[in-house]
Amino acid sequence: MTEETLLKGGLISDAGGSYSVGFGSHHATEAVDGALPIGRNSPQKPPFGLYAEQLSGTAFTAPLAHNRRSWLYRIRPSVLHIKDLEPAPGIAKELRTAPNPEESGLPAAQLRWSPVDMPSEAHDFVDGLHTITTCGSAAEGTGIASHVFTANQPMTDRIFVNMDGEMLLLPEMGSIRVVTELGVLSASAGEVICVPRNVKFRVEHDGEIRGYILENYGQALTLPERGPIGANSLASPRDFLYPAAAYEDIDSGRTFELVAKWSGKIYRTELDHSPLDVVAWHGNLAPYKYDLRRFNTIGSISFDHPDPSIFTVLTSPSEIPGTANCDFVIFPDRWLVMEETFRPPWYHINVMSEFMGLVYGVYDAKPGGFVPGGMSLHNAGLPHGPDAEAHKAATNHDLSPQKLEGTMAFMFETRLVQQPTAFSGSKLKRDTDYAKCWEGLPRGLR
Ligand SMILES: O=C(O)Cc1cc(O)ccc1O
Ligand SMILES: [Fe+2]
Repeated sequence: MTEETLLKGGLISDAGGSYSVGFGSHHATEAVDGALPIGRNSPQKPPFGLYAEQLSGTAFTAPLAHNRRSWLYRIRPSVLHIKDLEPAPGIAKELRTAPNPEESGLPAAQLRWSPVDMPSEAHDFVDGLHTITTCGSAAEGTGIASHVFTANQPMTDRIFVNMDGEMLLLPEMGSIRVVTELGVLSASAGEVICVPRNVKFRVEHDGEIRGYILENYGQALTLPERGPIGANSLASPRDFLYPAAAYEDIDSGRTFELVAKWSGKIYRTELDHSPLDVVAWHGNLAPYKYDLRRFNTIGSISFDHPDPSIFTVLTSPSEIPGTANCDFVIFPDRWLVMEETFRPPWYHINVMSEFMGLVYGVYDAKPGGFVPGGMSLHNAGLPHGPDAEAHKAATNHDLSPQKLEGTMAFMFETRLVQQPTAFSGSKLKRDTDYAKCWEGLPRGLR
């Protein structure tokens, strides 16, 4: 009988760059020859005395098309890693989870902020988690949080696990190496890494890093339906990369700190071994990476500006058809060729709320003031659109084909109102003149 193709991994210290492809596919990988059981999930004696552990991403009975789970074969089961969790409110002081009772003190207005300053004291990825907005409720499995991460030192003996939601990491400054239980993934600006809920990981890097995070408490991110677009375009399943199994067999002489976020609170425990001990795994629930420049952007080849939903990379559906818990949308390089058209985004008042960031380049609707690392929030019902400068350029442009190049803005769009945190209300530098960007718009009917 022919067996599946096994991706060969190894020790974490040597790992990186070995991936298998296919969004939501059933991947199979082992770091030691023969570690992955064949033909069954839970043999009486798994190879090498490893423990079989199922990691579920959906209810057991979720429809097959949505069902996600993987089988992990590890040195110790997670009951020996996630234990004696003590409250640790001093860790990750700017991290918040929905529902967050804080008052931001901010006006009901279009909001725009400068990038988060790199704190000068030594801090790692966990210390440097800054929450900008939250919505919904992690405990109820709805909504999201938007965060910014900064770090100037890698996590070494610290491991983080988020039991409240999956985390989509968008590096903006520097390169990150995300060492997870299921393997190692690397990314820099223009790429994203998704770490599923309940997967332990640490973030390594050289020098300073900064980036954005979508934390999703709802249904796991998936590819959007394409409707009349057909079988192709947008993000292609084959461009999603899943890591080879990689493990650490560290058992003495070192103390590891496991930091867990569970139901909005931070806990910690100490371990005398590394919990990143998965030697083999198979299944369709695992961390993955995607290069946003692989996105096949489509647009209008006739007239008018289409809805930005055609730029959806991944979506977390809600129970309301077509109304996402969160869409992850990008604005990458693209041609604008529409005839007799105001080409930038139109002015609009939306029922959904829009958190935006800029990984690099210039965003066409806001050529001034919206800088890489910065953020804007156009909450539900708050009108917005191109600033006066963009309006003037777009209404006078000769409408020859125009290429937007070297740009990568993104949006976390959710059906829920996003609540800014106290941090974004008082500690983050806000552009208090933001609304002035529209003041120069000339009035009509003259
Ligand atoms: O507000 C924004 O800049 C994001 C956006 C872009 C677009 O092309 C259409 C609608 C929209 O909300
Ligand atoms: Fe918008």
